[in-house]
Amino acid sequence: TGSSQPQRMLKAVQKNATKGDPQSVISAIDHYCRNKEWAMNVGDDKGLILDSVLTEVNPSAALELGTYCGYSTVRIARLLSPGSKLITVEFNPAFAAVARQIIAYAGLQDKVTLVEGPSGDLIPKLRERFGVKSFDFVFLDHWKDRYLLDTKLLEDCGLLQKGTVLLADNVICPGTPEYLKYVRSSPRYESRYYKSNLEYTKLEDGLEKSVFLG
Ligand SMILES: O=C(NCc1cccc(CNc2ccc3[nH]ncc3c2)c1)c1cc(-c2ccc(F)cc2)cc(O)c1O
Ligand SMILES: [Mg+2]
Repeated sequence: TGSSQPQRMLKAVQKNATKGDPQSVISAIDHYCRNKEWAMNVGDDKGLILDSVLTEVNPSAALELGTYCGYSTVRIARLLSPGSKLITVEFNPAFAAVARQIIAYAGLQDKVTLVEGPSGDLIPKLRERFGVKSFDFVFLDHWKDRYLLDTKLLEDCGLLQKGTVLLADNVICPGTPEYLKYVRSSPRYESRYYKSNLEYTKLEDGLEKSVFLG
């Protein structure tokens, strides 16, 4: 049996990036996925929007749903202030195994806690397990039919506070219609769409930024 695509992505990082240099890890993955094998990383176009929203929020407690190979995990963790933490949730053990190595290669393992399992089971346990009071920032990039369920779960668990920013990937492609309808119609959110491209393509996709109003 040959290698998996995530394993080939890890090899590309180990070959082309500099250990401890997050930007070189990001560039190595983008170069590989644009020129060799497409992969479902948030990518460099949407990544610039992620960077700017993150810099604006400057979260002390961030949550990512859907680690995949850790590309957006590295993008987020590299911009966190000292002492700030990112919890990232991944259901697929093979993805999690590669992500741990990519996050460590970037030298960001002290800022990141990768938790394996389904978001629906883990979200209610985040407070007791990691002492999280609430999140300032949530990046949604897991199964698209879980975005709405998990947003409501985060609300019900009291893990969102006034001003928490939710940033959702793929609201156009593959699309998250129920989630969009909810955050755009609910009086509890102030929502805005950032038009961009599906990673490594010319197709439209975008990020939805929704501020929880409490
Ligand atoms: O589907 C997507 N990503 C989610 C995903 C997908 C597969 C496996 C996992 C396993 N990870 C996982 C699962 C459940 C979980 N629960 N809690 C944590 C957690 C973690 C996650 C996606 C697709 C496309 C895309 C594909 C094809 C195309 F033509 C256009 C666009 C582009 C993207 O940027 C995408 O993000
Ligand atoms: Mg995505």
